[in-house]
Amino acid sequence: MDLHSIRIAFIGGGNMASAILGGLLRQGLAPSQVQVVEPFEEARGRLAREFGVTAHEQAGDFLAPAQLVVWAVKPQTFRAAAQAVAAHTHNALHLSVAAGIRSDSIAHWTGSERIVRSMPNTPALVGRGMTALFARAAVSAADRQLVEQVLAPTGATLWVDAEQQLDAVTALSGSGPAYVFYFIEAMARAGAEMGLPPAKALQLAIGTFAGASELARASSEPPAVLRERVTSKGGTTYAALTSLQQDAVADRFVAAMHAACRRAAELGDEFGRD
Ligand SMILES: NC(=O)C1=CN([C@@H]2O[C@H](COP(=O)(O)OP(=O)(O)OC[C@H]3O[C@@H](n4cnc5c(N)ncnc54)[C@H](O)[C@@H]3O)[C@@H](O)[C@H]2O)C=CC1
Ligand SMILES: O=C(O)[C@@H]1CCC=N1
Repeated sequence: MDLHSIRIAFIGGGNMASAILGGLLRQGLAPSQVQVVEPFEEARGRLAREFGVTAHEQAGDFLAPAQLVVWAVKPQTFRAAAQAVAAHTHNALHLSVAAGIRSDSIAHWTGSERIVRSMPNTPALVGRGMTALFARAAVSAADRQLVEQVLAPTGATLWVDAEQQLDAVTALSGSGPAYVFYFIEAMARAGAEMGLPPAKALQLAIGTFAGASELARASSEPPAVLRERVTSKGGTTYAALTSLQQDAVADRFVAAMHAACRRAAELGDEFGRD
């Protein structure tokens, strides 16, 4: 399948759909190659204005030519959306971004085995996302390549071999941007409490995350070594890290991520096939 002639349908036209769709259009895909099903009028208007694509209130036969169907609805609405869409799609490759919803459920609802499940994250909106992918056995090498091509403008992709690993991915990189924002908020709050103008404290917090991430990416050293380099014996960082350790913040953080992973599995049970 060639990206420049492919027909793509998006089921759901919110945040994640917009990140992927925006990237596709930047790669030269024509808006006429894309159809979107999006029940909310306001969202349909935004899709038309921002991307020039046609968004429909409901599924219909306009979906029949789609060779790739991108599922970008909430886990809670996946089943109902799939039941409305399935009769109109034929021989399509299905790509889901929904948290928790297992490929068994998607196969059951769509009647197709060509399913790739993915877990992106919101930095996809600025082309710096991390997306993990899982393919069912019926997905060909060409299908995998197409999915990689579709997601390339949103950032980096990696494949996992076991579908269950996507729950861990969801807890790590899927939800991860929220943890980073949480820390940015805390650092900026502390900066303001210590006397900095709030806007400057925020600028310093964001810049520190961006710089430290870039350093970790560029360095051949593991993060623990980079951390030690910042930490002079008896110095300021030492004082902060000792306080974090006394409060077992790392352990609490790991426990929080386990909660996210458990929730991903629960979503699969709660909103999965029947
Ligand atoms: N926001 C995030 O950080 C991430 C979200 N995800 C997953 O992406 C999926 C979509 O999330 P967002 O884009 O953030 O949500 P969103 O709420 O921005 O978009 C979902 C869209 O689906 C539409 N919709 C509702 N019912 C529908 C139906 N029956 N048929 C078609 N469209 C329908 C809604 O109107 C909405 O515009 C979720 O399953 C979520 O788990 C995955 C990774 C990260
Ligand atoms: O919070 C959620 O359920 C979704 C999945 C990963 C990020 N947001």
